[in-house]
Amino acid sequence: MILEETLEKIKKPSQEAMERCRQHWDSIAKPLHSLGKLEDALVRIAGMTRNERIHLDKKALVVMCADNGVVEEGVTQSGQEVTAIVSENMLSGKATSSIMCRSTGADIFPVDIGIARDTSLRNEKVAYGTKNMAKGPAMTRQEAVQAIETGIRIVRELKEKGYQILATGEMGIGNTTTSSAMAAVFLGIPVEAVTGRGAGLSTSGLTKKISAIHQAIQVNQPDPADGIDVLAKVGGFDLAGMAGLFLGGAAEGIPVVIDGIISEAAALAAYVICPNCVNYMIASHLSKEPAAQMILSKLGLDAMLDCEMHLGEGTGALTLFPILDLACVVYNSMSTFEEASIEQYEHLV
Ligand SMILES: O=C(O)c1ccc[n+]([C@@H]2O[C@H](COP(=O)([O-])O)[C@@H](O)[C@H]2O)c1
Ligand SMILES: Cc1cc2nc[nH]c2cc1C
Repeated sequence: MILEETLEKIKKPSQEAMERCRQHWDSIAKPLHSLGKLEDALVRIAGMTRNERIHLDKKALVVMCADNGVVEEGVTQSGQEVTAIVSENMLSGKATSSIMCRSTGADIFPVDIGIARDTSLRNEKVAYGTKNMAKGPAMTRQEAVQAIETGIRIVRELKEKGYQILATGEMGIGNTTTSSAMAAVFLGIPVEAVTGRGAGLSTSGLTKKISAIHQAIQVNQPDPADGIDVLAKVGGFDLAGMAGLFLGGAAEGIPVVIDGIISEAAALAAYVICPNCVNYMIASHLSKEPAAQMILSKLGLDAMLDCEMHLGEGTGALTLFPILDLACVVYNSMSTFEEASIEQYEHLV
């Protein structure tokens, strides 16, 4: 129900607000388009919020945390218990994402959407981890919808609390295996080409990872035209929850920042469910995982940064926040050609 009404609510961004934003950029006393992608990002945000007045003071990072049954195939370097440990560290302020949140002024919202043990995070647990997708579907279709709707509900809540931009993050040992599987299915690209080493996998581990993904696709036969089917069969609760964040953001007119490969795979699922939601996504950085650029190309988005990051937790998305803040401060406080003294700029106008 929540999902259907959300999809109906997703509109195209406002062209008028984008034009007004572009006009303001062009009136500022600096060379035209000289802040490049920073200007373009604000123009897109004006379209998303339907308002050329842009303030990004209230920022949030939502981190979807969940475990993956496929870990029993030996596809990861670390054990499943790391998911809960790092997720708890987000609450206590010790995780990379929470440290970066403190510095960028974003509030962190870690969500237990399916960790394999009880935690002290916000409890939105769909189940204690997914099933092993190499043997059958990771979850039921109903569970996938529940996880998507969790993401949508969280966006609605944050919008009500006045948040102006959301970063997406995740924590889940094994989730680069699910993300690569989804990328292979949606993009129709060979598994070998979209699969990387995740959180530092050995070469023998990589071979097992590729074969587990082949097996998962073979056993489950996910339908690439059905985003929910792919999420349910070869995805994860974290991926489905993040897909919900993208769909919810598009419905609520709030920009949602894509992080690394897992966030991208979720964005791709959201795009297959509702292509228009891509207009409300901002691609922060280019993850080092091999499928990263392939997914962004499919979405028609351009990563703003390339720092060879591949940490997850929303850290790439958080890295973009100070840059967007710089764009905003120029946009909101710099004088226009008209306001500046004619003598100073007369050779330009
Ligand atoms: O964001 C990325 O591009 C990214 C790339 C590789 C690994 N990660 C993080 O590492 C974990 C998944 O790695 P793995 O090897 O367990 O599949 C998960 O918690 C992610 O947050 C994240
Ligand atoms: C320590 C650690 C921290 C992480 N953060 C996101 N994925 C991770 C994986 C590991 C192993």
